[in-house]
Amino acid sequence: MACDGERSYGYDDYKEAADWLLDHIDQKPRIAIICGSGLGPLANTLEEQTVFPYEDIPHFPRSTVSGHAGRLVFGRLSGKACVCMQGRFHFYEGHSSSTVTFPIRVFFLLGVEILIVTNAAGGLNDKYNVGDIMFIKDHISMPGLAGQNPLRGPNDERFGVRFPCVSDAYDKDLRNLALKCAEDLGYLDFIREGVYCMVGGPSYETIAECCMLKALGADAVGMSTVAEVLVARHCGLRVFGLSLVTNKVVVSYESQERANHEEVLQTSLLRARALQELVTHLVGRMA
Ligand SMILES: O=P(O)(O)O[C@@H]1C[C@H](O)[C@@H](CO)O1
Ligand code: HPA
Repeated sequence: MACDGERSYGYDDYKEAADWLLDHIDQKPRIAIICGSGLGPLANTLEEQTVFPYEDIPHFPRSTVSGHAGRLVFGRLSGKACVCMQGRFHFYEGHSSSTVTFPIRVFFLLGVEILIVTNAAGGLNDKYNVGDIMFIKDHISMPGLAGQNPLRGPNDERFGVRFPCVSDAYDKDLRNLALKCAEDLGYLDFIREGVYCMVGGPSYETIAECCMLKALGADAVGMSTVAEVLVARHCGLRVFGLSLVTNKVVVSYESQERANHEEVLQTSLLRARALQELVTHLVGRMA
């Protein structure tokens, strides 16, 4: 697929995609779930499914990464109308941040109010273990700090204000509810709360970069999520985010460990069940 690094969208594109979907679904979702690498099986558990390959939806981008299917799945999770993205778009694929976040504005126009976003991430925090689930309490955006903010460019007031505040990007009430769910499920041993750092990828970080990210206060590092969260907050969606720690980053020149995508996918599969249970409970307990 050609690199679309410059691609941007206008209101009519989002609206056409949303209207097309509204014509094809029975019930509007209130909750959208973005399934990170290997976490796609969650979408398969939805009841009363209606599935749309991305290529069937007007203006929808295409997914190019292994472990990401490329379908929107509408249906019921714990009785609630949801839409799942089975496969997301990453900046490192060559997509513009406008493409990466295209689905979020479509969800907003569908009437979605809550975004649940998941990802695979490398653990920076010394106390984290592979397989831990980190509830995201805040983020650091390396691309954003360097000027690659998805809200850069003309602001469309129909979505939100020019200068959105993001000190409350990750909803505290949703996080507390998720903690209760984790407690009920007996998961507290592997639940963490921390700061996600987004890097551009696709190369994994050097040892010096990992040491720098740790020093900056990041607990986990990945290549997604932040752009989607910023665009979601801009248009007023409440956000709950979690990272599955799929590997420990390398911070020593003596280490023989090497980050690789196969390990990321394998660990995702190991924890897929627990993640599904957690998100299913969380959705069930949302008001
Ligand atoms: O969509 P996510 O963020 O889960 O994708 C994973 C994590 C990194 O972004 C990338 C490389 O492992 O795949
Ligand atoms: O170590 C990592 N670095 C960046 N992204 C990642 N996604 C999973 N693991 C990693």
